[in-house]
Amino acid sequence: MIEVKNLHKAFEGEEVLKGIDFKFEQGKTNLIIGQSGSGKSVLLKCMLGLFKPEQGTIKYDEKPYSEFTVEEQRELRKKIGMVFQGGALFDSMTVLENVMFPLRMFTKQKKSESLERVREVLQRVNLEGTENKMPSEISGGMQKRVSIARAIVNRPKYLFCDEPNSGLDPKTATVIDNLIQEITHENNITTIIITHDMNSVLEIGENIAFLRNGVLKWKGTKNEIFKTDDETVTDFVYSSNLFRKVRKAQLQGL
Ligand SMILES: Nc1ncnc2c1ncn2[C@@H]1O[C@H](COP(=O)(O)OP(=O)(O)OP(=O)(O)O)[C@@H](O)[C@H]1O
Repeated sequence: MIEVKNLHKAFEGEEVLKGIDFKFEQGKTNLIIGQSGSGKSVLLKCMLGLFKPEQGTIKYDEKPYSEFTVEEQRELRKKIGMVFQGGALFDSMTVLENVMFPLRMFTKQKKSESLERVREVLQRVNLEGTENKMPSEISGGMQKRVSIARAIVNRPKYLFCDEPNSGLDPKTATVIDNLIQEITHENNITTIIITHDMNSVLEIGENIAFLRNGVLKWKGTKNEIFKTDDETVTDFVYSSNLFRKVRKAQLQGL
């Protein structure tokens, strides 16, 4: 679990996080949603240790980050898997080399052991047989799956995903969502996903933080978000035609 309490972050005197309180639960898909500029990425970067908040605490499994020694910070970094927006694969490396990368960086395990683990995770994301392909030779959805394999190869406790669906067609996006959710449950990972995609909210929104102008305006589950009357939330949720229709049908008791 990652717990943030009263988190404040400012840039040049301008506050972009204004006292966020939230528990990102273990074994669940925790979604951060909200309009552009609401502070989602800044919150994620604070949790990644890339930004230092001015006020507040971030606890990783009960332990405040401010109490971590430099060595413990390094250890924490090894426990975090990251799925970047766009995949961020190394173009000049094969699929196998991409997935192997964190093991080479963070572990001293033998090459044979690493290879076995890489094959295991590639199988988990249904990419057997692609080991020697270059990223440019596989589809966008497959690239995202390589990116997920790379993020989980070192058995992370925490998985951070920055818009893992961006650039994918709706069907492939759902496959990626479900894969992330299954992996979260199987391995009891604390998974945090930034998304703009309401389909993702509907599909895997087990624990949702809705940000607006740096404030946590609402929290709850995918079932609750479609019942709330909070106008700032409904404005966001029902900004797409599809979801406006869902809302209308709900109100009519259909
Ligand atoms: N390094 C930085 N220096 C100064 N201001 C920043 C920095 N990073 C973010 N900001 C500001 O913080 C605010 C929140 O930005 P953030 O990137 O967290 O929004 P977001 O909700 O992730 O938006 P999007 O959905 O467009 O990615 C914005 O006003 C942004 O300009």
